[in-house]
Amino acid sequence: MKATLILENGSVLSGTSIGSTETRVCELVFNTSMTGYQEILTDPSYAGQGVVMSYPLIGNYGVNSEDNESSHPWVEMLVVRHLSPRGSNFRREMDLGDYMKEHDIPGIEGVDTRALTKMLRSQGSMNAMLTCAQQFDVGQVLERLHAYKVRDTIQKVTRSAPEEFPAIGEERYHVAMMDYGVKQNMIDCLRRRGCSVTALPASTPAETVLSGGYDGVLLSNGPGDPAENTDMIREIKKLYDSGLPLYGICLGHQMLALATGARTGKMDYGHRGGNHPVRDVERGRVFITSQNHGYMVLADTVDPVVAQVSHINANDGTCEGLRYRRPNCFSTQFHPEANPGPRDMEYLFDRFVASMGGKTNE
Ligand SMILES: NC(=O)CC[C@H](N)C(=O)O
Repeated sequence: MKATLILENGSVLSGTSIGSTETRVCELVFNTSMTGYQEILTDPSYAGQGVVMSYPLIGNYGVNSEDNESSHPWVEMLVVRHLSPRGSNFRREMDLGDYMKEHDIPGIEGVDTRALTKMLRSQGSMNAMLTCAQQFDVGQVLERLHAYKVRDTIQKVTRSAPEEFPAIGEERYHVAMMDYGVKQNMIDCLRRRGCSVTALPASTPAETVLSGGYDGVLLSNGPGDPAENTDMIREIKKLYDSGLPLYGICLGHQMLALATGARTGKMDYGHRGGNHPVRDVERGRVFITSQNHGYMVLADTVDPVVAQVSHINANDGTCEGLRYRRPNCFSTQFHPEANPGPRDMEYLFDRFVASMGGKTNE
């Protein structure tokens, strides 16, 4: 069946429908990872967004029941150049097209996704509609696209009740994971380091967290504009003031910065992929990181009395991490838990675990 992708700048791209045939509107972003489409689809940070995979061959190793980063996919739509009709891998349990149908994710194939990526890179992320309708009024569609904004997504993706995850091996620490849209491997990276983890609904008051006897708090990744979550930012400030070991990742990094007086801004097209170079200012080394974000902390709004920029993106110089002056408190914009992407930054979980033991390991 024919599918059409209409962009906010008036571009109309045709291709073949894959997955569900439902019409959908979302913010369209691009990801440059060559693999990891299942982890991308199930990353809750993509709620409200559609993903263009710039790499042209997607679906070639199928889908399995082990690689989900959350209970189900959140990506609104998937745009690919070529969808493998049959995945080939010893772990394959299903094909990507069937998986998308089962979870009601519409998609389009046959689009030149490298050209589309260049367009989004030069003109910025924009809203888009995917439809299988034969006829539509472009003027009306554009009106709908201009009005669309990713909103209230944390409430959509967070858990409704706390959930316990036991440590793998002997338990050393108990971590409160603020679930703003947490990826499973973030929880598992802690479990593998002897931490039991309690994932808490995003609206959990700081008082409840602080009376829970936790050794530390991890502020998770998540979807949407960080600055909209004023209630959560207020609670994060209380966690910050408590002195409990604190680590913020991606949305958690942004909201912690907002809680301590800095500001965030929207990037033109964001960072999404598995090869983003980041300079660790303290070590003087560059690491290759996994990323998925469209907002950033504005480095010049960070009060040097409160925190210092610890990591900088080597491509565009944006803020990728903060080391707070308050002991045992730091944050990163990139994803040390990878999935998908390189695992070079996993040592940051070691740093967090060491901070719960009252020491920094560097
Ligand atoms: N992965 C994330 O946590 C993303 C954070 C935020 N929604 C952004 O796009 O910048």
